[in-house]
Amino acid sequence: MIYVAVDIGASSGRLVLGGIKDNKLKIKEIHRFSNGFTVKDGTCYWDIDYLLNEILKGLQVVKSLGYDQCTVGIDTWAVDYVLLDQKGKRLREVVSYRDGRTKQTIEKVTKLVSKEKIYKKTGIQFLPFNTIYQLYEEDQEKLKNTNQILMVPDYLGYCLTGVAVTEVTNASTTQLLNLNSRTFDDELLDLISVKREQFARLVEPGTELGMLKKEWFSSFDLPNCKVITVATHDTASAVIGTPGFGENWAYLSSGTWSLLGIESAVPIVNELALQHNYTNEWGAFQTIRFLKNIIGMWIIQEVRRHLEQDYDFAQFVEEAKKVKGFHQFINFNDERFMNPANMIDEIQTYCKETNQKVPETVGELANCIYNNLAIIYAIAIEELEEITGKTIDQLHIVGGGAYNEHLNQLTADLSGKVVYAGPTEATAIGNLIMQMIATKEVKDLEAARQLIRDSFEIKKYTPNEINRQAIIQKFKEVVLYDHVRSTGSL
Ligand SMILES: Nc1ncnc2c1ncn2[C@@H]1O[C@H](COP(=O)(O)OP(=O)(O)O)[C@@H](O)[C@H]1O
Ligand SMILES: C[C@H](O)[C@H](O)[C@@H](O)C(=O)COP(=O)(O)O
Ligand SMILES: [Mg+2]
Repeated sequence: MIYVAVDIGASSGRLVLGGIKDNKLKIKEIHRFSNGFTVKDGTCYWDIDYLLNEILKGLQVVKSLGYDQCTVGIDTWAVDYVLLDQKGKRLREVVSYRDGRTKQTIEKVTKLVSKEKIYKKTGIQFLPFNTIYQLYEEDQEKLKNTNQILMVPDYLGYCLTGVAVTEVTNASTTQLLNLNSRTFDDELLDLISVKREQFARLVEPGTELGMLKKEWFSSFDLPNCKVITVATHDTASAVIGTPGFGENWAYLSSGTWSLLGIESAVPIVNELALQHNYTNEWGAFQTIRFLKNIIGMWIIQEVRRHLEQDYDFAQFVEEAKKVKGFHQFINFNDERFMNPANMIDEIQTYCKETNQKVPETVGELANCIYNNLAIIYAIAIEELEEITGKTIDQLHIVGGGAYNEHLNQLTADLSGKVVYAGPTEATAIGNLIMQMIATKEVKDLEAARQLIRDSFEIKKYTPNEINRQAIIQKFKEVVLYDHVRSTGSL
């Protein structure tokens, strides 16, 4: 059987062919395309029709390679959704989570239901763009006329098959699922004037969705595709594709976002987890992805966008390596870096406001970004160990960020943890693995992770002895100074 993973992240999408040969998982990227949001009349939108067209172009490549049959699974970024009318037509274009419409919404909603109560119900981190807040700000007329709210990957699956479902890993990012009842929370749905029936039935990853309706896409020469609903939140697929071993491993899914956490058998919902804004996103096989969102490679992507000269990511790393030492301490998780007009200006302004050396050259900017991401990762691991009482003994960096050997080593040095880097396409691999487990070609997650270890190069980085606590302490002092400066209080 040939399997096709469709993995669409915030900056790029790809179709990856997969199959098992000589007891190894073989993959081949057969189509890659860029992704990103555009601003129209002040709102940030995804181009969902473009993404569907790219999926069809990729599936046409599958056919052109001689495969008439395949299974396909779709995973994408989280929280964003599509509103459909009674005829299954979109009521509006798809708003990106980078849009500023929900900047103040957590404050509005938690005046109606406390943060503590929402966290106790859902265990989900408070991010301004969670679906609950987007729907709270949604055009109420459109919401009233909405027959179906579909999460982005479920919508793409619906476009291919006509079957609508709500897959649980991505549904958990809405902050509308109740951890105890394992379904939508009625009180939270009422809060945003949404009826339960406006969401399609919840399904677990590995559910067969249906056959791709080739007749709907007659201008494409497509294979016969059975669509399987995988772990449709890309991070959930990335975790499946992370070859951790033993009891105390953590993952860092490093792409546009950096998602750092552990795979837990049970939710971890307590005061400390809330204080550190850790989340309990649902994973495959009824696991919990106990993780934290960290701003990630978005920062360097945006710096790249504002440079006159075009740099590829490997060049940023080479330039960063020429600049030795730690010259700026920046909390890139500050909401000011969520979607500034110009990331370079924002970084330089932050440094001026905190009386720090202003990075000017590409190397200085890249050094500043990678250094501070590594510090933030190290602090997130400290928090994780404090909350769970575990001692993390290995950090697995997967995704495009795993290509960055300089940041991999920095992360090992600052966290004091052994870092394993790869596979860079862990998300697509996790997508493929879910399909293979659904078709029983792979026994289970443990067997899958062994297969991944046997099939892909994983690079190991051992921590160098540096004064990591002094560097982290300096970071915390600057962040505290900035907090007091900008809020006037501790
Ligand atoms: N050769 C490379 N060297 C260093 N970093 C890289 C390289 N290739 C990709 N990256 C990093 O990987 C990121 C993209 O990771 P990816 O997982 O594809 O993102 P997403 O899934 O969010 O679109 C880029 O923003 C870049 O920072
Ligand atoms: C907005 C969400 O937090 C985001 O989608 C995150 O969960 C995620 O999955 C990011 O994936 P990328 O591949 O875009 O980094
Ligand atoms: Mg990704």
